[in-house]
Amino acid sequence: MNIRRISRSGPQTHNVDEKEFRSHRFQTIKRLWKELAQKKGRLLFVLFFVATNATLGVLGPLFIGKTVDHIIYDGGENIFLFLLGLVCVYLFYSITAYLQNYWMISISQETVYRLRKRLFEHIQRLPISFFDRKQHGELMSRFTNDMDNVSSTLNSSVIHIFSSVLTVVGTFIVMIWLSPLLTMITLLVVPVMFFGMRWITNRTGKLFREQQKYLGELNGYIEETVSGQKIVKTYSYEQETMEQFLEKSKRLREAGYWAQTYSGFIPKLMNLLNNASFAFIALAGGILAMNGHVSIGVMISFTEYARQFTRPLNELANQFNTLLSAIAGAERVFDIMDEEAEDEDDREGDVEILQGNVTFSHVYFSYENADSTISDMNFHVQPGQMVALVGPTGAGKSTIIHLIMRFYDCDSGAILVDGRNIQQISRSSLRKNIGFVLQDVFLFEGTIRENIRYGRLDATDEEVEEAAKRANAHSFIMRLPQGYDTVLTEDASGISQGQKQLLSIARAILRNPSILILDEATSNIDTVTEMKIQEALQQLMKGRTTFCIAHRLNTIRHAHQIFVINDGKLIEKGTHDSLIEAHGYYYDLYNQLSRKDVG
Ligand SMILES: Nc1ncnc2c1ncn2[C@@H]1O[C@H](COP(=O)(O)OP(=O)(O)OP(=O)(O)O)[C@@H](O)[C@H]1O
Repeated sequence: MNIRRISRSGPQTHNVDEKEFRSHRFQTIKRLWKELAQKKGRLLFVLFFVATNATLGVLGPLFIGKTVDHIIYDGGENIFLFLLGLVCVYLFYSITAYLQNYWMISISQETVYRLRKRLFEHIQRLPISFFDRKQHGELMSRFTNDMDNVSSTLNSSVIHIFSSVLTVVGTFIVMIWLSPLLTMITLLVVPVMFFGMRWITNRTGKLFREQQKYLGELNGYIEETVSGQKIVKTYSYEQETMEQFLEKSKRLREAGYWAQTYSGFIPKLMNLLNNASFAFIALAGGILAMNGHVSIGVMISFTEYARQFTRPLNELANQFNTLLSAIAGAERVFDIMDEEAEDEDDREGDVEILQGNVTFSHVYFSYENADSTISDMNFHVQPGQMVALVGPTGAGKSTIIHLIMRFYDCDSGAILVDGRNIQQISRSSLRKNIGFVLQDVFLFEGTIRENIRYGRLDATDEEVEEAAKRANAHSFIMRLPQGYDTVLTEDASGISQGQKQLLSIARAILRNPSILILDEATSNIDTVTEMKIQEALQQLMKGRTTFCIAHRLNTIRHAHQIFVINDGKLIEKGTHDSLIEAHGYYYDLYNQLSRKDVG
């Protein structure tokens, strides 16, 4: 998108967008306010200090003027009392300024803490389809940059805004009371200020949003590149990656450039208007004082008030910018919070231990914005049976697994486990009964022990070790310098692919599920480790209903049932012998695999 074009086209050309955008912005402010207002007591405290502080700020110049008049017109007899009054006003002014900040920081930090917690909780409840659509780094950016923006703004802007509004109102009242004529002169700059500000903020609001968006995209790209570094290097795509990075980075630079350029006008404009107003007041006040229309003290108070009147407006303008960028951040945070979460698990749908009877009855399913992926699928698997899912790539094998796990719910038909529709079983208790051994093993940053224990968090150290022994992982773990306490990095670069598989088997053994999902590794693993894996898997599969996305002839041949999937349909099912006899799709597939194996 061309930033120059956006920034130069006025609001007139985007009337509908602009209206929608403003109402959205207003909703966001309301929501943020609601969040803050959850700490009503403390917020009232802050407002009290802000009001006191603003009042003292208005009283200060009045006192200065009165002191000057007292010296000039009354001979300055009680000057000590006047000075004491002035000291008290400015002392309490400083104390209240400190207290308002102190309380506000505690409210804002708590609010951001709560928002972060809610966002994280919400993300955990979002369906897998949401993550299909979102880049991970971009999501991360909402947690970090956007939240930070909200946090720093709540810390400072809320107070500034309240205090500025109160100061402007208070100063205006006192000014009118002192001299309506000088007040009019002070107000001369306000329309210029107002229209100047409007012109600028109309542009900056949109640009700040763009800036946050591009920052999110850039973060997403960096995250992707860092985690996919091996692929980038393997294909020597460093140059292309750099070019794409630069393209995204340039977009961000341009949005940042225009956002900062426009917002940078604000303090300059305000300074200019401040000085102009100061000069007007000095000139007009001096003339009025010389002609006896106002006292010298009033004139002095006014020069201070002129600054005091435009300064909060100035601050409001500055805060407005920060506020716009925080609103842009908050909007992006709220956007995620508004994403529809998976419906809350109904505790009545909790099941204890399932037998592992799995039935698909006329199941249809398609991914969002995609054609039908699974159509009219019917099968039944007895507890303890091993099913091999075979078929070409993209046939729908993984999708069947996703449906059993309730990562996605089917569009029509029913999936039954132990005779119960899985949509009536709570996701958490269903998943507790399912174990996963995928070829792409995911290990967390932590010790080997913690990684195995991820299968069942309350397992004792002995149980963890027992599971590792049964998974043939114990001996290699013991050869590591720190044994079970060896810390793995997130990509577990310190151990081999086969060893990762063994750890994942140990994890599944610990979980002790009644249904097991295996995604057989296609990558080459050395023969010894391969044998260990096969042995461990045999152990693991015993007595469990197993769905295996199978690539090895040996696994396929020994399956109780083979499901041949093609184009989302179950085209053949049976035992190896019966399917070979049928001379159908499986027969050809098997022959192809055998040739490959021999080759
Ligand atoms: N999250 C998704 N969103 C949209 N379409 C998807 C998604 N995941 C898979 N698909 C599509 O659904 C179809 C079935 O995919 P699936 O991953 O189930 O195939 P598969 O048989 O497991 O393939 P493979 O053996 O290559 O893993 C494919 O056409 C795929 O492009």
